[in-house]
Amino acid sequence: MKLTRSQLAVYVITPPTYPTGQELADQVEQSLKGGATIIQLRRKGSIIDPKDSTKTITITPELMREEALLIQALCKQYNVPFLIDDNVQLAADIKADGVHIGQDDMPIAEARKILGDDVIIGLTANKLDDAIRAYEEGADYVGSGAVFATGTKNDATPLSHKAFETICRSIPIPVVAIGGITESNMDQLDTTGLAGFAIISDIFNDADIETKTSRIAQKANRMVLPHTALTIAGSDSSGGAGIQADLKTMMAHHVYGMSAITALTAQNTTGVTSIFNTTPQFLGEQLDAVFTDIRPDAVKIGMLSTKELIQVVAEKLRQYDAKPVVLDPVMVATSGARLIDENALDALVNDLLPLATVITPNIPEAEILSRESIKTAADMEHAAKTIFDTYGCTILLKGGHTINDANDLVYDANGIHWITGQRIQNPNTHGTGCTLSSAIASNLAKGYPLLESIERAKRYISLTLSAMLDLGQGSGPLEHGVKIKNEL
Ligand SMILES: Cc1ncc(COP(=O)(O)OP(=O)(O)O)c(N)n1
Ligand SMILES: Cc1ncsc1CCOP(=O)(O)O
Ligand SMILES: [Mg+2]
Repeated sequence: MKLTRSQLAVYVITPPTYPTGQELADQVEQSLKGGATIIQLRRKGSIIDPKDSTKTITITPELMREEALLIQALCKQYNVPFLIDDNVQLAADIKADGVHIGQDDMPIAEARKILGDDVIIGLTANKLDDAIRAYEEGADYVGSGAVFATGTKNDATPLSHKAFETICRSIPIPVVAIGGITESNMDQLDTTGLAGFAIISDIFNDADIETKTSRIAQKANRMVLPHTALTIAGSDSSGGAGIQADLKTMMAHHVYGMSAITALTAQNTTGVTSIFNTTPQFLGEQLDAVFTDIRPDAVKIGMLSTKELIQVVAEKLRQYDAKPVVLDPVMVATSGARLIDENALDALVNDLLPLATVITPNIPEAEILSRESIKTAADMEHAAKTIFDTYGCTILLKGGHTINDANDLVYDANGIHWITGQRIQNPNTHGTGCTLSSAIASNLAKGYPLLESIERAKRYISLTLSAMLDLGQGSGPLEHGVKIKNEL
């Protein structure tokens, strides 16, 4: 299971004071009913015997395993990830969704070797250097604290509000706050950029765990950062493509959209009459303004018609380590007209493609990138493989009318996946490519895996086409607002 940012919002960790697996499971289930979004089983050698607080019960490996299996089953029932603190081997043995490890526990690389790529690994990091290393070494999230005084972990390092915020703002993986968090102090962490609240005592000391969790969940879900996406593209004065389509699409996905405009176009549903490129410097300034304030969870790139504009985008994406990146390599218009010159193509291929998570060429664009002619579905598969082998990014090769109707091809490290679509008889398709790529970016921003992001984006396109909006005298725009009315 791969982690999505929103799954960290209400991070419930088991308390050290209950006698049997059954009672623990009851308590955990109440927190799940209240809205816990992730559960961690944390055991420290012994627990206080609730019947006699001067005594302790030793946590044997058998007892730990028994409890883990019980809570794992519950988490499955509620479709919530189940993590184990410290004990990587137990997590591997029972196939838990993940582990949380501390700086003095097992190194991430060793844990990854035991657990594999699909298992969530969280790491405690209270120093910026440690947090950056956690990200570089492949942690899926970081836990930082104690952000407030806590009696639950005596050796917890106190972490100032400023230091916590700096960690949140400096790494692209989510950061969870821990330590002394209560329903009444959690507001103080608002705007730090945190992804979630990890809580033990404020939840489990309450007589009504379910209601307590639900009040905390309400606050947490409001406070954790909304998902954000950035489009780097050209403006379409008619509103159906480019920046305008991208922002509408992001909004329809409940993703906060931002833009860096590469060009102004005078166009409508019948064609483009004029293009006015922004300067590379101004494009760079827009990107600085965005990245130094609201970090996008995903980036979509559209029209970039000069080598200099492409280079500045590549430089800024590298500078800010922006990812994931959906690149719509706008090179050939629907009419067949080539939109970028040889110099720009070189820059696109050499500077930008290596930074892309996924590219979304149409068939003429894939022909240029692969230097192969594409006439059949088999040609599509071959060209996609060539592009993947050459540039290393996932390819979504859009089928087009002549070859495969509404079926698109994804080629990634696992090879070929055909994504079948339903052909919708609607001649109004202006902005479909822009809309598809920004829908993929929106889904990625929300944390969906790439293939699922593509599938969801295709379903969104089908809905926008099915709405049969009919505006303008040419190929009209899509009904971007449908997603608001129809859940995918
Ligand atoms: C979400 C989360 N963050 C931090 C911790 C602390 O882990 P660690 O530093 O390994 O300390 P122990 O929990 O093992 O005492 C955590 N468990 N969860
Ligand atoms: C495990 C851990 N790591 C840092 S503080 C802490 C304890 C959190 O418990 P509480 O929510 O009761 O303060
Ligand atoms: Mg630990």
